[in-house]
Amino acid sequence: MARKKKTSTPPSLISKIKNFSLTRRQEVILGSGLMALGAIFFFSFLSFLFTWREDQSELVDLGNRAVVTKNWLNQLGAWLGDIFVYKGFGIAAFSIAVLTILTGVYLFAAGKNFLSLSRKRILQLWFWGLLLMIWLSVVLGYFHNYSALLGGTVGFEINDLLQDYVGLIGSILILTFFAIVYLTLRLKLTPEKIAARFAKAKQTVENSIEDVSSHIESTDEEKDWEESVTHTATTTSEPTTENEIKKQPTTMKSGDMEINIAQEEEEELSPELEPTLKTTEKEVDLEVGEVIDEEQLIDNKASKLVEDFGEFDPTLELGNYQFPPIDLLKDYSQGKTITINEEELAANKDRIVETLKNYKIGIAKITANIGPTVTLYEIVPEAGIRISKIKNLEDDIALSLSALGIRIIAPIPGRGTIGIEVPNQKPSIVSMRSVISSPKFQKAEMQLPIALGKNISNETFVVDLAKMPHLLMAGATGQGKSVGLNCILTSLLYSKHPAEVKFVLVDPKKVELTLFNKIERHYLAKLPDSEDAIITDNSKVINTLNSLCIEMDQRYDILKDAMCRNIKEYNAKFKSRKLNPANGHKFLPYIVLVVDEFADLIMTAGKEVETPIARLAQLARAVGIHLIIATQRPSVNVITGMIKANFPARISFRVMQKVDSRTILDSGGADQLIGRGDMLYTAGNELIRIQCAFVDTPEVEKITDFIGSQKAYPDAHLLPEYVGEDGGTSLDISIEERDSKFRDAAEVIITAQQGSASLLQRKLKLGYNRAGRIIDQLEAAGIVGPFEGSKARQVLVPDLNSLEQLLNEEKNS
Ligand SMILES: Nc1ncnc2c1ncn2[C@@H]1O[C@H](COP(=O)(O)OP(=O)(O)OP(=O)(O)O)[C@@H](O)[C@H]1O
Repeated sequence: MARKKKTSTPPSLISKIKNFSLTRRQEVILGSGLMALGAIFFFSFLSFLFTWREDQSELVDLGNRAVVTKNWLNQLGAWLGDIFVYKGFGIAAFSIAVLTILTGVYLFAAGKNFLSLSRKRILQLWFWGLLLMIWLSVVLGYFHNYSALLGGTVGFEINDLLQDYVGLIGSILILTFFAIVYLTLRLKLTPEKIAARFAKAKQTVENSIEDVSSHIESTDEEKDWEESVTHTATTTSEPTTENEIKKQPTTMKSGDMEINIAQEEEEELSPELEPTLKTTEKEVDLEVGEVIDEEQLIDNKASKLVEDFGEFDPTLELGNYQFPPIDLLKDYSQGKTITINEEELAANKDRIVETLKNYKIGIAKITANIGPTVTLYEIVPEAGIRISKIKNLEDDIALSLSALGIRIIAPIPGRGTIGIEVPNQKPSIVSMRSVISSPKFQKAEMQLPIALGKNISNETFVVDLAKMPHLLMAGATGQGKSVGLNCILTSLLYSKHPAEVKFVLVDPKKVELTLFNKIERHYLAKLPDSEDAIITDNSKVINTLNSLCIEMDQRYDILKDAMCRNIKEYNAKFKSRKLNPANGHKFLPYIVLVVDEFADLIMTAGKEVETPIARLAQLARAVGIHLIIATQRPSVNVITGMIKANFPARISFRVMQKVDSRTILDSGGADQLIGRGDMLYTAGNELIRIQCAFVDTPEVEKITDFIGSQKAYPDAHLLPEYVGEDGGTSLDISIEERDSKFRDAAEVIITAQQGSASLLQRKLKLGYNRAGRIIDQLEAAGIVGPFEGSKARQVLVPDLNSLEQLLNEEKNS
C-alpha cells in the first residue's frame, strides 16, 4: 500500500517517514535509546511534580556542575520538567514520555508484532497523542490557579488567549466542540456516548492515555485476523469490563476513517472471531447433526403429535363401543369337560387290536386321545409292518369297527405312528363360549383371530385369517357350514372393534346372514348406491367384487405412497401419526368378504365373478382384504383350478363323495367325517380334524342386537363406486330403445318421488341390471336427476300430468 503511494504520488513528508527504513541494528539501538529517553522524560516529569518548587530557583544556574537539584534525574530532570511540564503542557506532557517509550518499543521489537505496533500506528499515535496533549493542557489551563503544573504555560496561555477573545463560556464551548468533533469523527459516537466518555476521560486522564496507546495498537488495517485476536486478548487483561474493552479502543482512534472502519470491523468481528476460528471443525460436526435432525423432522413431528395427542385411535369415533359380553353365548357343556367313557375306550381298543390282528398287523403300543367328537387311537405297529398295508385296509378296518367316521391317518405326520380316529358315542358340543373364553383366543396376537373349534386333543384351535389369507369352505348341506361361517364372524366380532374390520356379506340364500343386518352401520361395508348391506342378488355381487378390486387398487396406491408393504405396517404408521390425513391417508379397516353360496354365484354369473374373485384372491392379502367362500357343491366347475390355486386355506365339512373331498382338500377324508361341525382344516400341508365350535342363531341374534343397540357410524362403510360395463352410462338412448317397462317405471318413480333402482326392482319385480338400465333411460329423458352416490336420484317431474306432457312433447318432436 505504501509502495503504491510512492509510485503513484510525489513523496510527502509522511510517506518519506513511512518509507524511511533502518537496519535491524539501527532499529535496536534507536529503539533502546528512545525507550531510555522516554523513561528519562517520565521520571523527570514525575519527579518534577514533587520537586519543581525547590528546583525552580536552581534552574537559573543550570549547567553549573555545583548546582544540586532535588529531581531524580538531577539537573536534566529539572530542566526537562521545566521545559515540558512547567513551560510546556503541564501534566499532559506525560504523553510525550509515553509516546517516546512506545516508539522505542516499536523499533526495538520490530518484526515481533509486539503490542501490535506498526509504523503507521506509531505515526497515528504521535499525531493524535500530541493533539490530545495540547487539548488537555488547554483544558487544564482553567485550573492554573490551583497549580501551574496542571496545564503548563502553553496550556494556560492558549486558554487565556481563548478566554480573552471568546470568554470563559466561549472557550469551554470551543474546547467541548473540539472534543465532540474528535470523538464523533473518531468513534462515531452518539452525543450520549460522547458525554459519558468525556466525563470518564476527565476522571481518568492518565489511565485513558495508557488505554489509548494500547488500544490504538489494535486498529492497524494491515494487521491480519490473528493480530486482531491477539489484541483482543491483550485488552481483556486490563481491569475493565468486557464492554469497556470493546469500546475503549475506538474512543482513542478517531480521525482516520480508513482505520476507523477497520476498527469497527474489528470490533464487530473480533469477539466472534476467536470462537469461529476455534470451532470451525466443531460447527461442521454440528451441521452434520442438524442434517440428521432434519431427516427425523417428520418423525419428530410425528412423535410430537403422538406426545401431544397420543397415538391415533381409530376406535375413537365409537369410543364408547362395548364389545359383546361372553354371557351372550350359551354354555352347552355347562362347564363340564369331555366325559371319558372308559368302557367305550376299552371296547374300541380291543376291536382295533383284534381287527388289525386279523390282517396280521401286530401292535406294539396303543394310546388314546379323547377329543370332543372323536377319539384318536395312536398305534405303534410292531417292527416290520408296512404303513401302506394299514392304509389299504382302511375300509375293512372301518367296517370291522362298524362305525361311521373312522379316519385312518397313516402315518401321523411327524410322529411315525398310525392314527385311527373313532367317533365318540356321545359327542360333546364345543360351545362358542368355550373357545372365545379360552386363553388361546383371548391372548392371540393375531390380526384377525378366528376360533374355529377344538382339535382332537381338545385344544382350542385358533387361526389368523390375515395369514390364511383366504378361506375356501365346503360341505354338504346340513353339515355345519353356516354355523362355521357364524363361528368365524362371531370370533371377529369378539376381537375386533367396528373401526378395525368390515364385512361384505353375500348371502344368496337370503336367510343365513340376515341377522348381521343389525350391525350394518358398525361392521358392514356396501356399495354407495345399494340399500341393503347384505347382498342377496347375484347380479349385485359382480359390482361389489369389482368395487372391492377398485378398493384394493386404491389401497395399493396409498400403501405405495406411504412406503409400506402391507396394511399392518401402514396402520401402525398411521397410528403413530406419521401419515398425513390431508394427503389422503386414513386408517384402513380389514375387509372380510363372505360369500355363503359360491356355487350358486358361479352358476348364475360365471366368469364375471370368477375373474374379480381370482384377482382379489391373488392380490388383496397385503391390503387387508380377505375372502371367505363357502360352497355346498365342491365340484370342479365351481372350485376351479384358478380359485383353488389362490385359496391355500380350506375347510371341509362332511361331503358325500370321496371325489368332493379330493376337490376341496386334494385328498380324501372329508367323506368320512361325521357331520354336525366335524371338519378338516388344511392350510396347505397337513389335515387337521377339528370340531367346529357351535354358535346357534339365537346367540348370533343376541350378539348383533347388543352391537346394533350401540351408537353406530352414520352409514355402513362405503366401498368405491363401480359402474359396470352394462351399467348403461350412455345417456343417448333413443325412444325406440327404451325398456318396455319404461313408462311404468316413470310412473312409479314420479308417484313415489324417489329415483331409486331398488324401488323399481321391488315394484316392478325387475332384476338389478334392468332396473339400473331403466333408471338411466329415465335420466336421459329428464325424468330423474344424475347419480348422487348413496342418495336416491332427484325426481325432476312433479306429477303424472307433467309426465304425460313430457312424453307427448317427445313424440311430436
Ligand atoms: N359345530 C356344530 N356343533 C354341533 N352341531 C352342529 C354344528 N354345526 C352344525 N351343527 C348342527 O347341524 C345343523 C346344520 O348346520 P348348518 O345349518 O350349519 O348346516 P349347513 O351346512 O349350513 O347347511 P345348509 O348348507 O343347508 O345351510 C345345525 O342346525 C346344528 O344342529
